[in-house]
Amino acid sequence: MNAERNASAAVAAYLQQHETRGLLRFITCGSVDDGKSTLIGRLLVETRGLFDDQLAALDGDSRRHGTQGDAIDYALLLDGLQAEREQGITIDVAYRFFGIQHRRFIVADCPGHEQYTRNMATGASTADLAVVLVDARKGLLTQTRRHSYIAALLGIRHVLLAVNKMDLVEYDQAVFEGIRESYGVLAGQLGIDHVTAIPLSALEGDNLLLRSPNTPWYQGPSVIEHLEGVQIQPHGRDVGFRLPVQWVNRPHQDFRGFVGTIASGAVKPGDEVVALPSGRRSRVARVIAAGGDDATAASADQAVTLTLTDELDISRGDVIASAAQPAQVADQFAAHLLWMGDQPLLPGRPYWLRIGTRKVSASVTEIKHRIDVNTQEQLAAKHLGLNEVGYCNLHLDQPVAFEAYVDNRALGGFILIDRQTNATVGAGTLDFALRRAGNIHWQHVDVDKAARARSKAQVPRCAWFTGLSGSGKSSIANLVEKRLHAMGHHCYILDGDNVRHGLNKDLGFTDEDRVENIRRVAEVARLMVDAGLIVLVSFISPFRAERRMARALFDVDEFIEVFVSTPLEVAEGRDVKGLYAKARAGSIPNFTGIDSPYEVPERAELVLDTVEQTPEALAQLVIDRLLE
Ligand SMILES: Nc1ncnc2c1ncn2[C@@H]1O[C@H](COP(=O)(O)OS(=O)(=O)O)[C@@H](OP(=O)(O)O)[C@H]1O
Ligand SMILES: Nc1ncnc2c1ncn2[C@@H]1O[C@H](COP(=O)(O)OP(=O)(O)O)[C@@H](O)[C@H]1O
Repeated sequence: MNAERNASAAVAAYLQQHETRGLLRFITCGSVDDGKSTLIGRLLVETRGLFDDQLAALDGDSRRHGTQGDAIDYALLLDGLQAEREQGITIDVAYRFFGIQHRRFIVADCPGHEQYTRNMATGASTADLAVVLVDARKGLLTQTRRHSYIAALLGIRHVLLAVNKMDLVEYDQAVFEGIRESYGVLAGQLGIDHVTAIPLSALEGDNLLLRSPNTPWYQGPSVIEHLEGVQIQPHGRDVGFRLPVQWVNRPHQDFRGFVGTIASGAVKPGDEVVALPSGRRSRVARVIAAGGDDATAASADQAVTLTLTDELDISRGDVIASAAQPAQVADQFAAHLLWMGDQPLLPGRPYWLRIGTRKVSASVTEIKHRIDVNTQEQLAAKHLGLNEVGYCNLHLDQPVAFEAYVDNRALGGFILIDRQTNATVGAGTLDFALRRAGNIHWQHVDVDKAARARSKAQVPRCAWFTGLSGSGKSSIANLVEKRLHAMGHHCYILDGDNVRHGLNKDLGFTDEDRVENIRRVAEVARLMVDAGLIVLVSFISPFRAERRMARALFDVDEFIEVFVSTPLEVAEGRDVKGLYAKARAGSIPNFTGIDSPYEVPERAELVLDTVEQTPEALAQLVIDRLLE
């Protein structure tokens, strides 16, 4: 019993010592073969040799709680990846832990290939410092520029420029100075204020732990000395207390606790707070620490449960903030966006956006420009491809509490998630709000949709016809309208060919223009249904994402997706307008079914087989469904 008590006291003492040593999170980046693994491996081994007992304690600790079997689960020590973990996304970043006398380190080791920018961004978003490796023989490469750009974008202001493989250039000072100077120029452009360049041979161990006799001309610190001594400026400015609510703990009627990790600032009982985005105020009743005990105060990075003196309706995703210094609330932003999806980012297409603990629907309304990460040039862009960075306007379908990323990483950084695959496809940083959500209101009108529908004696609905060119959308929609009209119903056809002569005459047939085409017509259809009409939309609408977006604008049962199912050979055989012939001849680019995709609906309410049935019979099926 006594022995047990002694052991736990020793663990507590270790943890305490552990806590008081500063923590430095850093990433390593560089091209493949620059020597990253050697550098990290060596740092781990050599520091382990020096402080074996401490690491043994950590080994034991993580083995009890970790999820990695016998290996140390370094991810246990991190909270920054919570969002990705909840998404079930495997990000190939190896987190390693090591410590020396005054500091402990978490290093995110990111693979160097270009396609792993996602990993690099994930690692950078929680790092204080980047170790940028450069091969002394090669100097700065595209990867060096790209990774430095991303590190800077994600808020890293300290770089350790590790000029590696100095042994292969005979420890030549001129080579080192040349690289240091050209990196200095790059760092200046990127706003990386603190660069420490160190000549190195990770393989030989030069300047790793101790100053090397091979570089007598170098007077600066060794790698480990620098990592141990570097003073990191606190990130951002003092924005006040922020708690993104992870979940609400309500075990019984008398207790409602808001649980989360404090993103910034400090809190204590009695503080006046505001719940965002609602703006309701209250006071902190209790601050409960992770172990369950009441605390007199808590601050950034601590996991806590708060109770308030008033019953406020606060749920997951809300932010509890200092009332004296609240966060802003908005739904339109200017933001930098790093695109990581295999499919390009298309303006207008809805994605999930996760900021803090909140997940909302969002789309890019405009790409202001793309940034060439090698040259910093701003280029015009209609879409963003894999690994491209753009400056964009973002629209969220509901207001969120936020902060500029430069002020607060936790409430200024976001990720975009594909709604179909659930993959993380973008990571970004909010710059500023384009308008305050509170300034644009819904105008109340007394006559509502139900009243308009009553006066027309019909149930307003939208039948959304989708299918290849020549599949039969217009022919069937036309018959439907004719019959409904004859029955005294109020209808309207929105046809691609027609709408493209007016409202959408600025749009062509690229993917991004088709997305915008459908977004606009879906909004118009919604207004028409609101006006009490039966609307027949006849657009190819080739992408699932946009049909899904259109559906989401309507109430349940209001939207009927009608897939006009006609094989390509049949539609092409009909070739009503001679367009297929032209497309095959190469004179119409991006023609649906030929060199532009059509994504077959997965959950259409009606599938019309135009090979087996007549237009009249199919029109009747639609009418029956519309009048149900
Ligand atoms: N490149 C290309 N691809 C597809 N279609 C083309 C193209 N160029 C012109 N057209 C004609 O435009 C009509 C399709 O417009 P939509 O607005 O329905 O297209 S989309 O929904 O934005 O994909 C379509 O009309 P329908 O045949 O009635 O479908 C064509 O007549
Ligand atoms: N069962 C059918 N349903 C609809 N159209 C058909 C059918 N069978 C043949 N067609 C013919 O196919 C062509 C479809 O053209 P259209 O309605 O303009 O298609 P879309 O609007 O989809 O481009 C018309 O000439 C129509 O007469």
